[in-house]
Amino acid sequence: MMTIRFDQIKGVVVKEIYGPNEQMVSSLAFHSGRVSVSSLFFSIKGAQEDGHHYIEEAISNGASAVIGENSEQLTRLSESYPSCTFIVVEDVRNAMAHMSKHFYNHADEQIFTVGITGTNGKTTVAAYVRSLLMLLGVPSGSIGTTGIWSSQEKWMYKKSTPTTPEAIDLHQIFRDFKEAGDEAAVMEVSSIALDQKRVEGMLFDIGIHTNFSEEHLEYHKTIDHYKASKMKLFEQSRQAVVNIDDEGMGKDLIHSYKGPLLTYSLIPGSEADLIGTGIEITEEGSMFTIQYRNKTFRVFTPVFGAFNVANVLSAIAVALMRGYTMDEVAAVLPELQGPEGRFQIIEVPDRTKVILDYAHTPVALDRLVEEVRKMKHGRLITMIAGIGIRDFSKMPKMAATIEGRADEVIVTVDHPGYHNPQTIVDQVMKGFKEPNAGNIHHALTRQEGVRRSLMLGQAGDIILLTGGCMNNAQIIKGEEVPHSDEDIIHEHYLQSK
Ligand SMILES: CC(=O)N[C@H]1[C@@H](OP(=O)(O)OP(=O)(O)OC[C@H]2O[C@@H](n3ccc(=O)[nH]c3=O)[C@H](O)[C@@H]2O)O[C@H](CO)[C@@H](O)[C@@H]1O[C@H](C)C(=O)N[C@@H](C)C(=O)N[C@H](CCC(=O)O)C(=O)O
Ligand SMILES: Nc1ncnc2c1ncn2[C@@H]1O[C@H](COP(=O)(O)OP(=O)(O)OP(=O)(O)O)[C@@H](O)[C@H]1O
Repeated sequence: MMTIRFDQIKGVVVKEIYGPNEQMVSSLAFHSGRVSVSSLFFSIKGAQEDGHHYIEEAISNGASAVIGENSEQLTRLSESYPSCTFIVVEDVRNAMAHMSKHFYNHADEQIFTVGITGTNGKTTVAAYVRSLLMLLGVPSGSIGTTGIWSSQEKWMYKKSTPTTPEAIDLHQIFRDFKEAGDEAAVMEVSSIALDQKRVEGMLFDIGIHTNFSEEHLEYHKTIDHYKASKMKLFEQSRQAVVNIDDEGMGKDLIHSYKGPLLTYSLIPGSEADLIGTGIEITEEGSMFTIQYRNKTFRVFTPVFGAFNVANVLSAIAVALMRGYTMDEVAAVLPELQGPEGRFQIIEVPDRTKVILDYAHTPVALDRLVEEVRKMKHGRLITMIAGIGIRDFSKMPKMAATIEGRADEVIVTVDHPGYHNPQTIVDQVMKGFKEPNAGNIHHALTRQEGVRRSLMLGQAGDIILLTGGCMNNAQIIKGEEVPHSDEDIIHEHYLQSK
């Protein structure tokens, strides 16, 4: 419970206020169904619904105050509910972010915050940064697609979004991290979250940019809007870590960013502060040389793929900015832990390897296949998926990216949403020059796709399963249907024993 004087909250610009100036507030909510006694309800005009239509439901569930943008509606309702406070603001999402920060006592300012943006690699970098900080002795939590992890364990939060939580949930998580004794919060910041002002009012200690390519056009509509949304993170970062090799946005950022900056690169002779070269892949991971301030360090870390070496460099930059030396970092790198489902290698019988990887853009798939082909293998069997809830234009590009680079290709569907799975498979198939080739197979569900891929595998093969699920589920007609690739894999190899 907290007493809130609505006209005195930093960052919340009140246009009009009706009813009592202050209220006891027990919780914050943006969904009428999550309102309880004395909640403050934010009515948001969304893509499907207008939250203003749910104000009366929120009040009947106990809301003591409502913040919204529709002055006419709020004025009218204030006459029927005189004990409730109605606050009109210019931008309700902006108000929600600032109010959440206030309600949770600015916990974000009491821990070290690292925000990561980029088309590919956010989840991976978040896991590497959390792991590296922990190995260096900083208890750290992380927030992103693989869930909420405190320094101790994965927390069972009800997620409001796939990747970056809504401001209310986010600030509660910072408060909970703080209470659990964590000193750092490492989080993925999606372009959609930036556009929807979920992190408004925050100042990150470090912002990281991994790379930029076409994605999320179903939301942003234009590539320029997508880019502008991502760039916003760096207006809210005290220091920045940027991939100088990224043609998409890295160069723009380096020119426009005014604060302290560390850049990283995989190109020998690059101008970057940290350069990773001489990558040698072993069965256990990658050995490579880091050049930093005219010194070289040969290091080992258990990650696979050149792009993951780049991701590790970004995590190292964070540790350096936090004051650790390269020698301290190099000493703990052999213990680094990555996220689940990203270049995750599962050893199965007969020297066969199954690799799970959440590559879901043509660029990610291209880099991934290039790296996997460098590993010792018999045949390469690759499953690709069209993601029903994302834009259809990238589906054929996934097919074009894999054609001719795997011995067998299985085309399947991830998260069909409200689409017919056959339409999604057909859309992916458009990208093959020879769609009728004998080594191209289809499966209308991910479950079936994984089974087909495993069945095609023989001793010594690599079976690469790309795409994947969020929250251990497939989104089908608005429902989250439980799904686990790993369960199917274990079942398959148990049965074939
Ligand atoms: C497409 C999109 O931007 N969706 C976001 C948007 O929902 P919306 O515009 O569809 O909302 P709506 O259904 O029209 O409802 C409008 C308002 O009425 C309220 N309402 C609605 C019904 C009701 O009974 N009572 C009620 O109060 C809703 O809570 C909402 O505040 O506004 C909601 C909050 O108000 C967000 O939670 C929601 O994110 C949904 C969960 C989502 O899936 N977002 C995805 C696209 C997303 O954010 N993805 C990114 C990137 C993922 C990646 O890494 O690739 C992420 O950060 O997760
Ligand atoms: N630096 C990188 N450059 C290119 N591809 C990458 C990079 N890092 C990871 N990938 C590829 O992209 C896939 C997705 O990685 P990751 O989950 O870390 O990205 P993400 O940005 O968090 O995506 P999402 O938020 O949608 O999960 C990986 O499985 C890998 O194939």
